[in-house]
Amino acid sequence: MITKESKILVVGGAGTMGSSTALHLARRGYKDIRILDMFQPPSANSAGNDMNKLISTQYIDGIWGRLALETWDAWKSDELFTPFLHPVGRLDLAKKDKRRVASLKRQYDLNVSAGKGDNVEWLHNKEDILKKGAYLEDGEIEGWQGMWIRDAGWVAARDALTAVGAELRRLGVKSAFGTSGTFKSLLLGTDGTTVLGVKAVDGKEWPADLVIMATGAWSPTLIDLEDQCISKCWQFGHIRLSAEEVDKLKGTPTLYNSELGFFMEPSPEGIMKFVNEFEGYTRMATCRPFGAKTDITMSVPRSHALNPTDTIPEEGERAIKDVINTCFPQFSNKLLFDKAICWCTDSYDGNWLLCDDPRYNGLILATGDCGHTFKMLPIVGKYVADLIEGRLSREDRDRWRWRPEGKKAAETGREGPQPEDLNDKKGWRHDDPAVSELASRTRAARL
Ligand SMILES: Cc1cc2nc3c(=O)[nH]c(=O)nc-3n(C[C@H](O)[C@H](O)[C@H](O)COP(=O)(O)OP(=O)(O)OC[C@H]3O[C@@H](n4cnc5c(N)ncnc54)[C@H](O)[C@@H]3O)c2cc1C
Repeated sequence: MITKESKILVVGGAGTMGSSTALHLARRGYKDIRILDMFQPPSANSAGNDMNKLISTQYIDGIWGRLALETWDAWKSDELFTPFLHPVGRLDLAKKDKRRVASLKRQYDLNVSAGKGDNVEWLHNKEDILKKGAYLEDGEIEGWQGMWIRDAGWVAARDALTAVGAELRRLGVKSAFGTSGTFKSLLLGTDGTTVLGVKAVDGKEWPADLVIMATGAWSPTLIDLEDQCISKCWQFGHIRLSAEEVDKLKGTPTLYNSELGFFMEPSPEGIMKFVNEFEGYTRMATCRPFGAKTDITMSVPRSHALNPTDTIPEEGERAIKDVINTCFPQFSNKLLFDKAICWCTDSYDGNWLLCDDPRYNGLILATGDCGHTFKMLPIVGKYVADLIEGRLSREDRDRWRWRPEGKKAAETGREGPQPEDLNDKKGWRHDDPAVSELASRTRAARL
């Protein structure tokens, strides 16, 4: 029985789902919460540690539609989050894929028939698009069409994570970072199923009545999730704009094109991020998560924060440049810098794995995704707190339950082909500097 006095550990508590969970628990009066993470907030390993993330409300059907409306309201009304919301609208456009145009049109029609026609506008052609996004005037967007969404925009992701971290400290949430905060294993009672706490990689033991694992892309490598999630990565890069270019793009709608990629207005300092859209890459390797009896081959994330000299694949760089060249040919000669890889873990059906782990008493999983979760920062922890308090609706409990039986139904929670492996990608250099240095010293010694 978990009470307000119970000792609660949130592993991954400096990331998106973890910090939201700690926030909701602290706000509900839980007194003994500790976040454990490799890095302090905003965790350098978090998929949310990024300049900006998209937020939008056009999906009005299904669970993500419900959550999108709820989180939009939270970003607008919760004082902790309001400074980070930029409600500039969104252009959701399709280039030529008929299926994609049809799916956008379906969403548009659903909005209209649900009486939300004032939130969306159908853009038939380039002329319509330019009325909402004049910044695309030089872009090669002939033949494009799609939808403008009013209640949409972007959130300053890293700043929001930082603010949540500061609020956790203010609310008395304890923490441990670095090797003492890095999960190695669960501590189990003599029955082999009761969770007594967590052991960190430096050997430090953290006792607990309840452990919540919110470790994002690392989750399947830490706890055996029986194949329910697959970790994948995407890449992004930045360009630098002049003060006049920043002025021209200030307050403009975000642009998302599932055949191409997405971007948001630049920061006041002139940094603009571009992401290409595709099915992501895996990185197949062997590891042994807690609970597994043998090593398992699975997609294992590689931290960009810990390996900052890693490059991105050549095809990824080309794809990012394609977004820039298509939408802003005038920026095509700008240097692409701060190119990095970012990891998430997709569940096979795209829904969270937000449940009690049935194999252990006192372990909750808050992970699994399909690329939608940063925008849920203000609300996802509410559902974890509801689960702990037995208040989660039956429908949500069922949707987010432990469900390894369904894993064969689909391989990944996203549309499109299966992901290719990063290991096979040309131009992905990932030399461990220490290893490279040792190798070159050995070579030099031989000469
Ligand atoms: C390129 C890219 C663009 C995206 N764009 C958007 C967008 O526009 N809008 C949107 O809503 N979402 C977007 N997403 C998705 C969003 O970022 C993720 O869904 C979300 O951040 C996942 O949250 P999480 O809590 O599961 O994982 P994370 O936020 O990654 O948190 C996991 C935490 O676990 C910690 N951890 C890992 N291993 C250990 C360990 N052994 N011990 C302790 N702690 C550990 C990490 O340090 C990290 O802090 C994007 C993702 C990517 C990759």
